Amino acid sequence: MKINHQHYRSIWRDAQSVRIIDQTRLPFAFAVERLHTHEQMCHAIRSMQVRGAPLIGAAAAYGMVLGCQQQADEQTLQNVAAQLLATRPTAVNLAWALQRMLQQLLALPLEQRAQVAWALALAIADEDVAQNQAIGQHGLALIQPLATAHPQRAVNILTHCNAGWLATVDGGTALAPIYAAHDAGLSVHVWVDETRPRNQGASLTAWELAQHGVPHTVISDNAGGHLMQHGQVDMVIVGADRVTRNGDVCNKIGTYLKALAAHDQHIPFYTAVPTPTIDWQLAEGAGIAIEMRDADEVAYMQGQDDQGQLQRLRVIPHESPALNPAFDVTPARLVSGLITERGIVTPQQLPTLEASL
Ligand SMILES: CSC[C@H]1O[C@H](OP(=O)(O)O)[C@H](O)[C@@H]1O
Repeated sequence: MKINHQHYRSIWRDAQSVRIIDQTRLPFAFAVERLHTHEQMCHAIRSMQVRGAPLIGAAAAYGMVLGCQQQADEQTLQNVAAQLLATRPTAVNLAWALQRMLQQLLALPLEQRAQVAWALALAIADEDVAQNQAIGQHGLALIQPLATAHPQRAVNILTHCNAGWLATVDGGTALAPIYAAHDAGLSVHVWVDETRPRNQGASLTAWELAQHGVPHTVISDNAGGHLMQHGQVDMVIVGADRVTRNGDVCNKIGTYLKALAAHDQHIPFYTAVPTPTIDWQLAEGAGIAIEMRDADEVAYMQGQDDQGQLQRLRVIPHESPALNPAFDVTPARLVSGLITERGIVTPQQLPTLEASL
C-alpha cells in the first residue's frame, strides 16, 4: 500500500496515548511510535521524530493532553507547557498551541480538564488539516496559469526542506498546492532540495512525492541557483516556521539563498503559511530566535548501505568544528507572496489579513 495522506495523519490519538510517525526513520522505514507521557512528546519534538511548524504545534497540544491526565491543576499545566516550550525555539506554532491549550484548559473546572483536553488538541489538529486544504486550493491558482503558459512541459517548482503532509497534521503547506495541481491533472515536476544537514528534502519530501506519484528530482542544495539561471524553475514554494508582521519569513536554513537567487532571476518566490505560523507580536525577522542544533548533525550523515543497513558516517575531519544554525530569515522584499488559508497576500497586505482574523 502506498503510504500517503489519504491513509494517514502524522499524529493521532490511540486510546489514552498518542501515535506519531517517527520521521527520523524515513525514507527507509515507516515506523509508528506510541507516546504515553508529555516527556516522551518532548523527546519526540526535540529529536525531530515529529517536526515541521504546524505539526510541532499539534504535537505540543497533544503533549499538554498527556501531561494533564493524572494531574490538571494550574501548576502542573504550567510546568508541562514550559517543558514542551523548551523543546525547540523557532517555530511559533509551538508557543501558539501551548498558549491556546493553557487558556482553554484553565477556563475549565479541574475535573473536566483531562477528558476535554483530547477534544481541544483534536480541534487544533483538525484546523490545521482544513487550513492546509485551503492553502492547497489557493496555491493551485498560482500554478494553473504556469501550466497554461507551458502546455508542452511540466511546471517546474523548487521547494526547500519538507513542508509536506509530514510537516503538518495532514495535507502539507508548501506541498499542498503541488498535490492539488497533480491531483487536478496538471503536469508538475518538483526540484527537491536535499536540505542539509538533516536532509528533510531528500528523506521526507522525496518520499512523500514518490508515495503520491508526483514527478520530482532530488538536487543538492547548491544546484537551485544554477537551475534558476537556466530557465529550469518556474516558481519556488517553501514553508515557514515563523512569519513576522512585516512579512519576513523564517524557514529552514538555506531558504534565504534560494530567495536571493529567485529574486535575481525574477522567479516568483512564495511561502505557504497557515495563519498560526504568523507571529503578530514580532515586528521583523531580526527578533526571531534561530535554533542552533548539535554540530554532529553537520559532521555526520545517515543513510542506508547497499545491504540495506542504516549507517551513520562522519563526513568532516575529527579536528574540524562545525556550526549548525537550523533556520534563516528571508526578508519580505524577496517574498512574492504568502499563500495562507485566507488567500494569497503580499507582505504589505499582512495588516489587512490581521484585521480580518
Ligand atoms: C510546514 S512548515 C515546515 C517547516 O519546518 C521545517 O523545519 P524542521 O524540519 O526543522 O521542523 C522547515 O523549516 C519547514 O519549512
